[in-house]
Amino acid sequence: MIPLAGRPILTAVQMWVAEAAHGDLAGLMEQAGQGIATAVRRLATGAEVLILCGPGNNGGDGYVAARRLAESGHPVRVAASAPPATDLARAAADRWIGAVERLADAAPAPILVDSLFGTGLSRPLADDVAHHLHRLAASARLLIAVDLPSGVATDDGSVLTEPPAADLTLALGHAKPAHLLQPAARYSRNARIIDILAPSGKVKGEGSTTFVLSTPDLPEPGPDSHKFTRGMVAVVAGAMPGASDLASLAAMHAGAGYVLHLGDADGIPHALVRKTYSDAALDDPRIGAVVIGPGLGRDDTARARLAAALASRRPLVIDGDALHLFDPDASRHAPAILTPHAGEFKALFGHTHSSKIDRARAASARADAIVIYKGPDTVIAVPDGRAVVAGDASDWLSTAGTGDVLAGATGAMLASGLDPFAAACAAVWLHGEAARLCGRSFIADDLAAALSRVR
Ligand SMILES: NC(=O)C1=CN([C@@H]2O[C@H](COP(=O)(O)OP(=O)(O)OC[C@H]3O[C@@H](n4cnc5c(N)ncnc54)[C@H](O)[C@@H]3O)[C@@H](O)[C@H]2O)[C@H](O)CC1
Ligand SMILES: [K+]
Repeated sequence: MIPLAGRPILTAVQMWVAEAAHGDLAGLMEQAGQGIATAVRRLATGAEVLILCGPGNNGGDGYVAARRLAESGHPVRVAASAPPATDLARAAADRWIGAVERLADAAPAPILVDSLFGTGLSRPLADDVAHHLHRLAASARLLIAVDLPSGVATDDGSVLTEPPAADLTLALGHAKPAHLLQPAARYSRNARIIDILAPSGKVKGEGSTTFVLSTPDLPEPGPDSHKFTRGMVAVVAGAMPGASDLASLAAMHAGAGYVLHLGDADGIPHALVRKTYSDAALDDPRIGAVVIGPGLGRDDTARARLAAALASRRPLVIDGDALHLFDPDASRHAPAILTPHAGEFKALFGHTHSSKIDRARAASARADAIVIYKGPDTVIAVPDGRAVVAGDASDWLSTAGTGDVLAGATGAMLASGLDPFAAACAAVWLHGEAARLCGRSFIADDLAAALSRVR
């Protein structure tokens, strides 16, 4: 079982292409079933397993897993929602020599394996199937979903029928968008990959341009470092100074060598260099990133400061209020990272019915900027089509100021010398890890300070 971090994310069609390229579909199903059986046996510690099999190849995986468990002497029963309907599933079901119970008649077992539907789900579950899935899950000690929890849509993270939340999700071959995108992702807790494609040596990343966020390589100071080699960040303040203060604090705690706060000249902490705002201050060639937007306001002063930041030709992090004043179709002279949450994203780019990954990608191409589309499932997209998805964010990040902290951390990473895409990914990772360190009911100030501990 492999953690998702750093792994490619494939859609249902991309998985289908990868399977076809592999060629030996029955072999893949056998490997999938064997992998499921191994994981289930390890977790079941001898307890009885009930495997729910659907009509497609997800069900086929379940029949193989049942056979493998039985062969190893593990107590296992099978219940089916419908007879097998594909050649592969039929062949797998034929080799299961035990009884097949009707889903409606099945008695609970402590370990429940959901092998009803995977990437082929095309409509909501029938009411009785959903009812019995929930009934059996309610009595189980452990629910393991095969590939995906039955009821979620593979590609866009939508939920067709609410499944019971799995304790472990065994993603076959590769991660799918539904393992990371909300609302689907909340039902596939603890997703792990069973690597059925790579061992053949025939198929590897399948050409995917979408990956799960992984631990970044962060630049470390050396004996020759000084404050400007660590990166200089200018934070432009505005109508609400608290937000830009948070961004400045975050930039410092994320590792910037010098943070210049352009707002009022007085305030703490002492390590923060505060100067009264002037357009000319942005022309300092040592500035590696300008952060603009947190607390900027949306008045004429704010508009003028954004225009000056854009004219400065410094790399930009554009957040908060600045996103409301920003024209995504205007040309720019320097790289920019936009950090919209859902509301800001919609105001800037409108809404289409494609997945959050595809919407972030399209927005990035349109604005010719890196887009960090924030949320419980943050997507980072670059104009060249690559995207990275960060799943599993702490729900406690839903508090005021956490976005300002991300903007500051992004400024620090951008000024540190990382390329802009790596900087955006590093900032999202730092922010997520800081939230994990903070635990529960933290405030944005704690989050900014925790960035130091993550580093
Ligand atoms: N990725 C791989 O390399 C491998 C994946 N495997 C497994 O195969 C499934 C995908 O199989 P598929 O047959 O395409 O789809 P499903 O089993 O998810 O189900 C499709 C099946 O069900 C019908 N259907 C769709 N929605 C509903 C519904 N709401 N109610 C009733 N019936 C429905 C549809 O018409 C089909 O007949 C993948 O997830 C993996 O688990 C391979 O086993 C190994 C290689
Ligand atoms: K399933």
